[in-house]
Amino acid sequence: MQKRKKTNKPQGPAPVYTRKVPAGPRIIAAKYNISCVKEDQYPEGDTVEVAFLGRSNVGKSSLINSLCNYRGLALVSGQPGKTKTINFFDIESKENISETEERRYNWFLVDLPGYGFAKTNKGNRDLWSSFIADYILHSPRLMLLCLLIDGRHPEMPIDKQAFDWLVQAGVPLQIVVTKIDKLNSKERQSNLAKIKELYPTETPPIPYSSLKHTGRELLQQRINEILVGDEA
Ligand SMILES: Nc1nc2c(ncn2[C@@H]2O[C@H](COP(=O)(O)OP(=O)(O)OP(=O)(O)O)[C@@H](O)[C@H]2O)c(=O)[nH]1
Ligand SMILES: [Mg+2]
Repeated sequence: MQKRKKTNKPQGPAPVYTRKVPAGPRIIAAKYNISCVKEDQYPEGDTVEVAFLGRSNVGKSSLINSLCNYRGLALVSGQPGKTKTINFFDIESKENISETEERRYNWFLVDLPGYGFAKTNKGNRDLWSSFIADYILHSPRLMLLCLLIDGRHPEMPIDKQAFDWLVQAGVPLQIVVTKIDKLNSKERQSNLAKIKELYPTETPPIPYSSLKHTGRELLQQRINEILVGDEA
């Protein structure tokens, strides 16, 4: 009798692999568009904008690179004051509705210069340069401003001053707590509680580590609320 050939074919039903993929649009493309210091330089059109603001060195550019999964998109530096202009990035997010249908969203991600860095303020005591205030107050397409707070320093007076100014201006805010990989769990808990108390917003603060990409899904979902809401 002829022997059956041994095969390596797996027996039984094919395994089902599951990966936790959050529902909703995902960023699929990111590209630098333009750097501006005045209104007539802003890109034209009605594309919605999500901006990132925070103290110099708080980790804005790193967070943008982490969120877009694109190292080198925004320039990162150990020296504070690296970002000096309002930088617009073209972002494309895509959502698969079904096997054949997809939806795409184009939006601008806006990296703002950091505040609280003496060299950029050249001795003037303003919170930030007037062109940053002009942008925040006058861009009709700014749908969400993410205010970044360093997780290690929740009680910096300048951050509180910035927060109060933004609340007064009626800007829709999301607090993002950066560099949380530098905190142990006890510090994380206590600093997050302080931040919640000091910076009350409609949605809770999002703890983030650009090093480990912690918080990326949550922040993406928050931005998706703007994109999908805008489309509806
Ligand atoms: N451990 C750790 N370091 C970080 C994280 N995010 C940023 N950094 C570091 O913090 C420094 C400043 O980061 P940037 O992203 O350039 O900060 P920025 O807010 O854009 O700074 P300016 O443009 O100068 O205002 C760099 O040395 C980064 O490597 C993080 O999540 N974890
Ligand atoms: Mg920067």
